[in-house]
Amino acid sequence: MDACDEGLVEAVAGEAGLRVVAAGGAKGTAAVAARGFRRGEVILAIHPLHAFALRRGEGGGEGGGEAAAAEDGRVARETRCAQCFGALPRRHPRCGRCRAAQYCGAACVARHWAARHHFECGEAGGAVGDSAAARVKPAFRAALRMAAGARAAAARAGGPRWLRAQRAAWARLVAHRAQHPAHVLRQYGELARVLGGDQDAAVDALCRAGCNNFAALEVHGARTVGHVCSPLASLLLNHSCAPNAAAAYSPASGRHVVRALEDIAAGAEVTLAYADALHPRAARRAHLRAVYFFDCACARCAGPGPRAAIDALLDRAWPGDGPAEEPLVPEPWAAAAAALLVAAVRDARPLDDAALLRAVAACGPRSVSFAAYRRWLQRQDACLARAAHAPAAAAALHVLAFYVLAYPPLHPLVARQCLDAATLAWNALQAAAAAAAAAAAAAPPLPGPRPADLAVCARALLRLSGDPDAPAAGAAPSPAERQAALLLRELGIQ
Ligand SMILES: C[S@@+](CC[C@H](N)C(=O)[O-])C[C@H]1O[C@@H](n2cnc3c(N)ncnc32)[C@H](O)[C@@H]1O
Repeated sequence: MDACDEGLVEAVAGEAGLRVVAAGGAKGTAAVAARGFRRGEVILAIHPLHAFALRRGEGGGEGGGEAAAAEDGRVARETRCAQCFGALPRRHPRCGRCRAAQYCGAACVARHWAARHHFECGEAGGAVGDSAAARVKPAFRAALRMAAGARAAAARAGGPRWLRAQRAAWARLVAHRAQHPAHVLRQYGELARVLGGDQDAAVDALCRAGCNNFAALEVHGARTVGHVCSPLASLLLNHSCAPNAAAAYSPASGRHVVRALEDIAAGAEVTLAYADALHPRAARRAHLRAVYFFDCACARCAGPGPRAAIDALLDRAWPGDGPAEEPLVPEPWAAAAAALLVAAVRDARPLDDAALLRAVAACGPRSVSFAAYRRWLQRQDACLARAAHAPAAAAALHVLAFYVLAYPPLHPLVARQCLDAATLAWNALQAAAAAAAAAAAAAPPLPGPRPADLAVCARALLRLSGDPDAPAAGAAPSPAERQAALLLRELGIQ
C-alpha cells in the first residue's frame, strides 16, 4: 500500500456516510452509520477488486473452506461471460492478451477492460499465469491474483482511487492464519508453491480470501454465478443473523452494491449476513465458526426477542413425513405471514413481528421448521412441473412465509418469491375459473393476500431491493419488474 493511501479507507467510507471504528475482539474493524439511512438506500457502490464467474461444475455457497484443483488436472475455464456472468455463445470473443477472460460480446469486452481487466489482466497473466490461477476455486483465484499482484502493484503503484481504496482495505483484513486447520494450511502451501515468489505472503492471501469473499447471485434468482472480492465491503461490514444491509454484485454496472434492508439510525453498526438467515441457529453458528472463526453473539443468537423465538421454531425437527397430500390452500399462518408482508410494504412500515409470532403460535406443531421449509420448496417445484397450479400456489405462499419469518422484508429473495407466489396464485385462479366453467363447480378459495396484492408488493420490493440493476425512477423497468407489471395488467388493475 502506498503511504499516500493511508486513511483512504476512512475517506471513502466517510463519503458513503460510514464511520470506521475498531470493534475489538474477533470483530476487528466495523462500520457504523454516520447518518441515518432509509431502507432501500444504497450505502456503498464500488468496483470490486476482482469478480469471477463460476466454471462448469463449480458449486455455489459462500466459498470458504478448501481450494480445489480442477479434477482432471486440465485448466478449467469460466463458462460464463467475465463481465456480465451471462451465458457464452458458442463463438465468443476473449481477451487478446491473457486469453483467459471470455465474453458474450464486444460490449462486455470493452466494459470489462475499462472497469477492471486492464489491471487484473496483467496480474493474472504475469506471475500467476493462467494455468495456476484458473485451477483453483474462484474465491481463491482472487487471493492468488492479489499475492502476485502485490509485486506488480509495488512496481506500478497508483491507479484509480477506488482501486487504491480496495487494495488498502485488503491489506487490513483479518487472515485468521493461526486458526486455520493444519491440513488446510498444507493445501495453501502447495498452491503457494505453484505461485513461486513470496510463499508466505501467498498463504496469507489465501487465508484472507477464505473469510472475505462474496458470492454473486444471479440477478433474478438464488443461484450463485460468481465470486466477488470487494475488500472494502469485507473490512467494514461485520456479520449479524438479523442484518440491516445486504450486498449484491451488479454485473451490468460492474459494481458491488451495499443496500440498507431497513431504516438504519445514525450510530448503528451496519451489518450483513454471512450465513443464510433461514438456516437453524445451530447450522448458522457452525458455519460461522468453521469459515469465519467466531461465535456469533448477535441480538438474534443471544435472544430473547421475536427473532430468537423464530429461531426456536425453525430448529424444531419435522415429525414424521409430513402431510401426505398436497393442500390446495395454504395453512392459516402462511397466509397471515404473506398478508403481513403485503401490509408492511404497502404502508412502508416494519413488519409486525408480534403479529407474525401470534399467527405462527396458533398453527399446529408440524407446520414451522427448517425441514418443513425444504419440503415446501420441493413441493412448489414438483407441482409446477406438472402444472398443478393451486397446490403450487399454496406451496409458494408457504415458502414466502418462511422468507418473511427469517429474512428482512427487503431481502432480494423475498421480492423474487413474492412475484412467484403472485404468478402461481393468478394461474391457480385462472385454472379454477376454467374448471368451474366446464364443470359448473365452485372454484377453491385462495386465502391470504390476493394475487394482485402480492404482485404490487413484489413490484415495490423489486424496486427497493430485489434487483441490483434496478433502474432509476423514470428509466426502463428491469425484466422482473416487467413481469410484475404484466401480471398487474392481466389482473386488470393497471
Ligand atoms: C468479512 S471479515 C470482516 C472484516 C473484519 N471486520 C476485519 O477487521 O478484518 C470476517 C471476519 O470479521 C470478524 N467478524 C465479523 N462479524 C463478526 C461478529 N458478528 N462477531 C465476531 N467477529 C466477527 C471475524 O473475525 C470474521 O472472520
